[in-house]
Amino acid sequence: MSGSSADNASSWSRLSSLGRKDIEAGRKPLRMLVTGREGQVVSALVELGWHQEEFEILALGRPDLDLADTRSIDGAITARRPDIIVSAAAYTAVDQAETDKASAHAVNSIAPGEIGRVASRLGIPVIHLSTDYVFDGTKTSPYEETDPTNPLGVYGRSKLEGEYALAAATDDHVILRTAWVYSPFGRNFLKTMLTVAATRDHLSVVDDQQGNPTSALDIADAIVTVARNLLQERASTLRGTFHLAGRGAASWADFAAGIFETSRPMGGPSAELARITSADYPTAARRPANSRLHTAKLASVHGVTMPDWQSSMRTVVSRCLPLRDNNHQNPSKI
Ligand SMILES: NC(=O)C1=CN([C@@H]2O[C@H](COP(=O)(O)OP(=O)(O)OC[C@H]3O[C@@H](n4cnc5c(N)ncnc54)[C@H](OP(=O)(O)O)[C@@H]3O)[C@@H](O)[C@H]2O)C=CC1
Ligand SMILES: Cc1cn([C@H]2C[C@H](O)[C@@H](COP(=O)(O)OP(=O)(O)O[C@H]3O[C@@H](C)C(=O)[C@@H](O)[C@H]3O)O2)c(=O)[nH]c1=O
Ligand SMILES: [Mg+2]
Repeated sequence: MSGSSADNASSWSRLSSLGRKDIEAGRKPLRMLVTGREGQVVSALVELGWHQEEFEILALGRPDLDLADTRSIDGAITARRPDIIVSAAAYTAVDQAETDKASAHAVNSIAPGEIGRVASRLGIPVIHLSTDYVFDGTKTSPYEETDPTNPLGVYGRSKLEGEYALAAATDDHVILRTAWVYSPFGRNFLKTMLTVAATRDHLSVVDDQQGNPTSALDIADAIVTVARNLLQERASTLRGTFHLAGRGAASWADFAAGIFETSRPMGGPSAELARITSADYPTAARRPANSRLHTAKLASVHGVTMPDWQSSMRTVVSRCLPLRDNNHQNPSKI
């Protein structure tokens, strides 16, 4: 697909045939511009766009919109003038960010400020995705929105700076801090577990980091609800920072165990799990021991409640099976 294909108006209608019907009936769907092309959250929103008529989704990524290039951000948004922007793209390689600070900073810290400036000039609300990794993990209960931040690594720090930059540029924003995102799309822990288990009988996974596995499919539903609220009401109480995460906590080892328990009876890959400590699994970036998020504010203000992580995980595992050819090396095991 040529990069300029997203540059014409047909990109909007191609993503939502139902939206076209609305246009013909004189009811125009609301136009949601989402940053990124192949990412998990953007893909989930594009898929959702196929099944509802309220929003028409435009996924806009490189080269049409390059977050590392502030001029391209201004040009891309100004040319399309959407009703709402979802800032879903980011530099998400947590370990790589430790040695690629400049890229993480450009994409995660600078770009959200530029998106906010352009959106403010055009009067467009922004929903921005951020992360549980803004916290250091020393709290022993779930983190609330007002808790002090203290990122342990470059990725978390760069995302926190992005929150500040967006908030400084526009009041008309919602920052959704989410966590441990998985989906049938892109790269994520769930797909890694299935892929590795297709070729290995034993797997070691850390058991001393607690968080909330969150399905990008559920995030997309939540974003649509928040977008609807922002476009209906200007109230400042609807704006600000909110935590959005799957219900229930898990360690990465618990998450892996759940994935294998679901996959095995479906005839999918599974492996024997060794529960290890972070010290036994050295990584470039430190990760919080506890990054569970308290989500009551989003429920009370926006009416968003999330399913428990186990039920959403089962949906995603079943969608990932059988593994695609390029996802496994040993087809006889699945
Ligand atoms: N993944 C996770 O576990 C978590 C993610 N988050 C946050 O949620 C949001 C969505 O994450 P997720 O969907 O998982 O992300 P992914 O890693 O799946 O996708 C990242 C997206 O960012 C795009 N992107 C990266 N660099 C640029 C750039 N320079 N210009 C334009 N687009 C770029 C990628 O583009 P392309 O499509 O071209 O590859 C891709 O679409 C992010 O803000 C992330 O920080 C928060 C908590 C957990
Ligand atoms: C693949 C693998 C990972 N691990 C550990 C490493 C790490 O501590 C943990 C998770 O590893 P991952 O690299 O998949 O996940 P990680 O990159 O830490 O995921 C994070 O991504 C960013 C974008 C976020 O915003 C966070 O919310 C979080 O989802 O599991 C094992 O113990 N065994 C394994 O086989
Ligand atoms: Mg990772």
